[in-house]
Amino acid sequence: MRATRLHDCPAPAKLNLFLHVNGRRADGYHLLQTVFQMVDHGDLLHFDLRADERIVRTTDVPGVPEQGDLIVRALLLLQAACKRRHGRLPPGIDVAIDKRLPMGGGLGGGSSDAATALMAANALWEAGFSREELMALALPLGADIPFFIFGQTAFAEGVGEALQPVDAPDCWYLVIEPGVAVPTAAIFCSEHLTRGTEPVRIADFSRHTMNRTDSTGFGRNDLQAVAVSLFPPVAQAIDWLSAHGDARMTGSGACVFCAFSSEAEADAVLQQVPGIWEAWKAKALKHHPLNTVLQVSAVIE
Ligand SMILES: C[C@@](CO)(OP(=O)(O)O)[C@H](O)COP(=O)(O)OP(=O)(O)OC[C@H]1O[C@@H](n2ccc(N)nc2=O)[C@H](O)[C@@H]1O
Ligand SMILES: Nc1ncnc2c1ncn2[C@@H]1O[C@H](COP(=O)(O)OP(=O)(O)O)[C@@H](O)[C@H]1O
Repeated sequence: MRATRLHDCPAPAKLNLFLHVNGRRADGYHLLQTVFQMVDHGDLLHFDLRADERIVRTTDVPGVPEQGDLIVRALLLLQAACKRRHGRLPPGIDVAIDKRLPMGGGLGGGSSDAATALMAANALWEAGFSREELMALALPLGADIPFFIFGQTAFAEGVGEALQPVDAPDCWYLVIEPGVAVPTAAIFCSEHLTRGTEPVRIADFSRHTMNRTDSTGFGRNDLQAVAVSLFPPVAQAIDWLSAHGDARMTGSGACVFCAFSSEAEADAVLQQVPGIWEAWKAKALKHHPLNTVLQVSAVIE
């Protein structure tokens, strides 16, 4: 019997352990090097097959119209690709979202939601697309989506689509949400952005972190200086967290994080975070929790 629902599907957050801007492509997009690290905190998505062919978001997401939602756009793309491959449109899907990640936080929430939707629908529809095919399908929607489908800690180049697996310490992170949404475009178009960082090699990162119990200290986030100058709450969160370790911004911001060797150390700092900010701790995830959905067909209910 075919599965008709997949509930409680995690869409984990990512942190950019470092993020270097090495140049700019002819189309204006920036060439990056980064390490993407998933953590065990994120959104939760629920999928139910429909009797018709519509893709319907059943939860309101303030500020994100249904047709602009990356989940809906990703599912429509996969539905059309199924039609091209199998000659018929698969059934529609109702999607409900427990949104926990802030938008414009640099945690890749929308991208992770889209990746989870693609992996879940591929299983529900028994569509048979490979991991590589789903990654290629998703890239035009957002540069971070292929990473979540790749499904493991990764060294990324290009605009984030050239991915290699990499080991990073099995540590804990404290994340502060400064309460402001940073639009990625505003950071990349700044005339003050550092765009010429020398490329590093994956071996440089591995050598740096090899004997460490946390991921602290490699490289920097080239987007941070611009974000700090444009968004004072980001600067305030970094200043506060810097007293407790190597505080950094993730992605284009606004969230900032610090790595700790143990849960107890992360807890000790978490308890001191000023009440003006949302903050949480999370453990590094070596693999995406839905990885197995791409390896076996959907759970039959
Ligand atoms: C910076 C990163 C790092 O992980 O993540 P977030 O902070 O968004 O999580 C990503 O590269 C975000 O990639 P992506 O999710 O595709 O960015 P979008 O929001 O679509 O980009 C908005 C705009 O930023 C500029 N942009 C984006 C990515 C890039 N490599 N170069 C750019 O110049 C482009 O002008 C683009 O139109
Ligand atoms: N399902 C979704 N969840 C969050 N944001 C979404 C979603 N779909 C589209 N978006 C849009 O993508 C933008 C970036 O969101 P998000 O990926 O969460 O942040 P970031 O790219 O900073 O990590 C949001 O401001 C929103 O307009």
